[in-house]
Amino acid sequence: MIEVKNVTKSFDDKTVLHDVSCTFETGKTNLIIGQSGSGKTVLIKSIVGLLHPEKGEILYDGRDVMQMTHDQVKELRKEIGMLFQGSALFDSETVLGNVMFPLMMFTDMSHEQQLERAHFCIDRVNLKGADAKYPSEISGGMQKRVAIARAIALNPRYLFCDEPNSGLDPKTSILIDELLSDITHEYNITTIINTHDMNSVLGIGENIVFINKGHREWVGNMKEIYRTENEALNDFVFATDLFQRVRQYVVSHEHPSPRD
Ligand SMILES: Nc1ncnc2c1ncn2[C@@H]1O[C@H](COP(=O)(O)OP(=O)(O)OP(=O)(O)O)[C@@H](O)[C@H]1O
Repeated sequence: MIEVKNVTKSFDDKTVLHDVSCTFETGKTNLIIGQSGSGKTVLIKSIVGLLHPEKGEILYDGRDVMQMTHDQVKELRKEIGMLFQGSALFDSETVLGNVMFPLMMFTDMSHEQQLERAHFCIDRVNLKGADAKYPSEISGGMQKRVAIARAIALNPRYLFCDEPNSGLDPKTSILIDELLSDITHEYNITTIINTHDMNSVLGIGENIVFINKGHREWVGNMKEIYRTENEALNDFVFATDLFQRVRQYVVSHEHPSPRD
């Protein structure tokens, strides 16, 4: 579990995160959503220790990253998998080479053990047989799978994903979402996904944190979001006619929630 408590971050005299508190749960797909410029990236960078908020606590299963030394943050990073926008694969390395990279860099496993682990991860993302291919020879969706295999190679406790669906068609996006969700549950990872993709919000959002103008305005799950009365969240998620209709349909076919 990652707990963010009363985090405030400013650049010069501009406050970008205002006293933000939220919890990202273990074994769940945690989503951060919000408009461009709302502070999502600053929040994620603060959580991974790349930015230093002036106030607050960020606890990784009780360990406060804001109190850690540089070396302690480096150690913590070994427990973190990262999935970058655009996959960020090494073009000159094969699929196998890309997945082997963190194992060679950060473990003292033998070459055979590294190969075994890399093959396991490649199989897990359903890319068996693609080991020898180069990124330029495979589709965007496959590249994303390679990036996921690489991100889980070190068996992370925490997984950060920045816009995992950017540049993918809707069908491939759903497959990537399902894969991230399955992996999260299977390995009990605290997964945090920064996304603009409304299909992801409504499809895999087990714990959704809505950031608006640097404030944490709403927290809930993909079922609760249909009934939100938060105006800014409503405008953001159900901005299109299509999503408005989906919402009307779901709400009118749903049993009243116990809160009503
Ligand atoms: N290093 C920095 N120095 C000054 N201002 C910054 C810096 N990093 C971010 N900001 C400002 O903080 C605000 C929030 O930016 P952030 O990148 O977190 O938004 P975001 O919600 O991730 O947007 P997007 O969805 O477009 O990626 C913006 O106004 C941005 O200009």
